[in-house]
Amino acid sequence: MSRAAERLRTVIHHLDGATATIRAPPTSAQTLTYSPPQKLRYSFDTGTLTPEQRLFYEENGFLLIKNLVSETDIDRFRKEFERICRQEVKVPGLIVMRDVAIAKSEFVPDQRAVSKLQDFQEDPELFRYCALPQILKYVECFTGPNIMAMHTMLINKPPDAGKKTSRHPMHQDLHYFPFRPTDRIVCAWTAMERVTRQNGCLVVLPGTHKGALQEHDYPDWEGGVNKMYHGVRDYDPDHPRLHVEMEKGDTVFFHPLLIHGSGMNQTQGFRKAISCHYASGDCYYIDVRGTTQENIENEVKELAQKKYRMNEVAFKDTWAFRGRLVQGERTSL
Ligand SMILES: CCCCCCCCCCCCCCCCC(=O)SCCNC(=O)CCNC(=O)[C@H](O)C(C)(C)COP(=O)(O)OP(=O)(O)OC[C@H]1O[C@@H](n2cnc3c(N)ncnc32)[C@H](O)[C@@H]1OP(=O)(O)O
Ligand SMILES: Nc1ncnc2c1ncn2[C@@H]1O[C@H](COP(=O)(O)OP(=O)(O)OP(=O)(O)O)[C@@H](O)[C@H]1O
Ligand SMILES: O=C(O)CCC(=O)C(=O)O
Ligand SMILES: [Fe+2]
Ligand SMILES: [Mg+2]
Repeated sequence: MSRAAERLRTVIHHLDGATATIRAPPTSAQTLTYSPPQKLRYSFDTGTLTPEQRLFYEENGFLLIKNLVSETDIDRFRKEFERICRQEVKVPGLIVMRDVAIAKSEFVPDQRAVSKLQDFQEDPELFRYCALPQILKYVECFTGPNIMAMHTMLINKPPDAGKKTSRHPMHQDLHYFPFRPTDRIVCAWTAMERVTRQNGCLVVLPGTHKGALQEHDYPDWEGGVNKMYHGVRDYDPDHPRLHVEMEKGDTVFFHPLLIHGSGMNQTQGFRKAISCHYASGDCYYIDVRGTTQENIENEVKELAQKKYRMNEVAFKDTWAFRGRLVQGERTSL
């Protein structure tokens, strides 16, 4: 056990459950290593996370759990994805995105190449992912017991078509969310196969979850950018970057302010991952007018108008009708 974790274990006896306040261990006058009272603000002690894991998330804003989803389940998700691609099933509300390089190309290599499915909450087979007990057990550490699945995705990152459009710019997922509090939101992202730097694994800037929500916009990329792929305008290019390489079934949980993205897929395979954004059912909606989120609000409302013919729909309602309860009570969202 690391020294920091040992210290945490010592002080965890002083943990005030309701506010998750950790008091520093009693210090004698001689000791020079006095540290002020600490708060673990990002997670709850449900008995699932070890002190090391709680500290890791606190410091870094993400937590990788190896081998959390079985091969059998992942193979079933893959089969369902392929059935959807072949249009053997029609899923209400599903958003199918093709890579912009393919969508705008005159020489369409594969008409059907799907790079992302979103909003699969009405597909019982894919939605099983969001309710897997071993996932929810971890999600609860961040959201608390009332859990809403707010956003679902299956990402099929295509081999780059040569314009680097398979990249996902560095961003904070909170940019898309008109609900709070921030710390009661978490993303689960499961690798459906080995993901590496080569095929465009997640890239994270550890610790950035402690900062504020940044202004996001389309990056100035020569080869084009996919619809709604906003990026953080000026993040510190010297901030340490981490490529999160994962095996099939490994799952990373991350905070919605963590700056992350993914690189080009330089292989010939389609790199697959499945993910869900969860929030506490006790979260509340906010009005993003006059904030940096106004640009995405406008794009989403425009899409809702086209897709659902919902005129003058409120941004928060586009979230309220897609969110699904997966544990506990829907008290607010
Ligand atoms: C109730 C409404 C709900 C809406 C919710 C929207 C999602 C909210 C995001 C939440 C994310 C939370 C977590 C963070 C995640 C970060 C992200 O992933 S951001 C989201 C990724 N982006 C999207 O999902 C975009 C949403 N999708 C679309 O808007 C459409 O699928 C579409 C990309 C516009 C394609 O629509 P479709 O009708 O299928 O396309 P076409 O008819 O073929 O083309 C129409 C038009 O659009 C151009 N186009 C096609 N694909 C793309 C693309 N990938 N990027 C840019 N442009 C594209 C195409 O060329 C056509 O253009 P033209 O000029 O009219 O010819
Ligand atoms: N219509 C589709 N649109 C997007 N992706 C698809 C579609 N159909 C299949 N896929 C996925 O895209 C990838 C490439 O499709 P393809 O059918 O060549 O793969 P495969 O034969 O299953 O895999 P491999 O060629 O690696 O053995 C596969 O991983 C598959 O899951
Ligand atoms: O799978 C990826 O490439 C990252 C996707 C992502 O960060 C997102 O969609 O919010
Ligand atoms: Fe993201
Ligand atoms: Mg093949």
